[in-house]
Amino acid sequence: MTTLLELNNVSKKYGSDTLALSDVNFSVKEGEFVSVIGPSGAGKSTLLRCINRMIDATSGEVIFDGVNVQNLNKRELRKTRTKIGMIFQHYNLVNRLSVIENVLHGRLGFKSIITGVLGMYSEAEKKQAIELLTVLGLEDHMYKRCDQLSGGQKQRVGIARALIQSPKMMLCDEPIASLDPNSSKVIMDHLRNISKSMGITVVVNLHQVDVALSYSDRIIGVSKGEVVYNGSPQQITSEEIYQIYGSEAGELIMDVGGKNAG
Ligand SMILES: Nc1ncnc2c1ncn2[C@@H]1O[C@H](COP(=O)(O)OP(=O)(O)OP(=O)(O)O)[C@@H](O)[C@H]1O
Repeated sequence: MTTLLELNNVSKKYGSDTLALSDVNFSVKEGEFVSVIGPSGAGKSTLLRCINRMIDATSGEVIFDGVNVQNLNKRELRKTRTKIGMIFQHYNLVNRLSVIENVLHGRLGFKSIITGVLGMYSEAEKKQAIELLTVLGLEDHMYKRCDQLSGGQKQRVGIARALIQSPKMMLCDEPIASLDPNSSKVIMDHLRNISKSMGITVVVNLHQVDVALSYSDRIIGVSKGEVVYNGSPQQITSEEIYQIYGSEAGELIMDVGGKNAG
């Protein structure tokens, strides 16, 4: 499989003394499902945001689809970002607009400012929005305002909005942190389907180590801005979970069940 994303010695400093990321190195292959896990403040959000330059890394290289994103000018960055779908913990939808309008917003990166502002979408784009909403089980909610939806439904709108970009990669920042276990499962199953059936690379930040272990091809463990684990979910040991989570690890190791027992 081809490498889609590569981080080389990426560091991020906020101000003069917060080193949020320190010399991060890893790569992700096309179609891979990778979870980034770690305690609060470890640097997971910063890491994800440095990939599409919502935050600029202080040093290092981010190579996505053969391009060093650090070197892109505004126009080139806009083009590269159309290949990267983004999912947020708080969905980032426009609540007063309908579900389908929110999904169509995913096409804005492809349009001129004028056509975008006027909300001019082609019939093909509208058809694709309807198809995606149907795949995500939202066919009965397309014309509702987003503020009438549950959290799990809102997150599915967020996924449809990202998919309509036809992205090569999805970056998901804590996509289930605000959801109950049933809605979380629905979202994680959709993300797995996106990677396995659609061949789209998924990189997801997760708090829930048990969820990360059961859905991912690979786990990247981050602690205090450093990658301390990069490997398969099957091989991670209690000691490694302890190394990632420090004093918060006890409960998590119990959660992973007898996986590492004996
Ligand atoms: N805009 C900012 N300005 C200054 N410091 C920041 C900023 N954003 C994050 N930090 C700091 O950088 C470190 C990493 O934060 P980050 O949000 O990336 O961690 P995280 O692992 O995503 O945590 P959480 O799971 O709580 O969101 C923390 O020490 C945080 O306080």
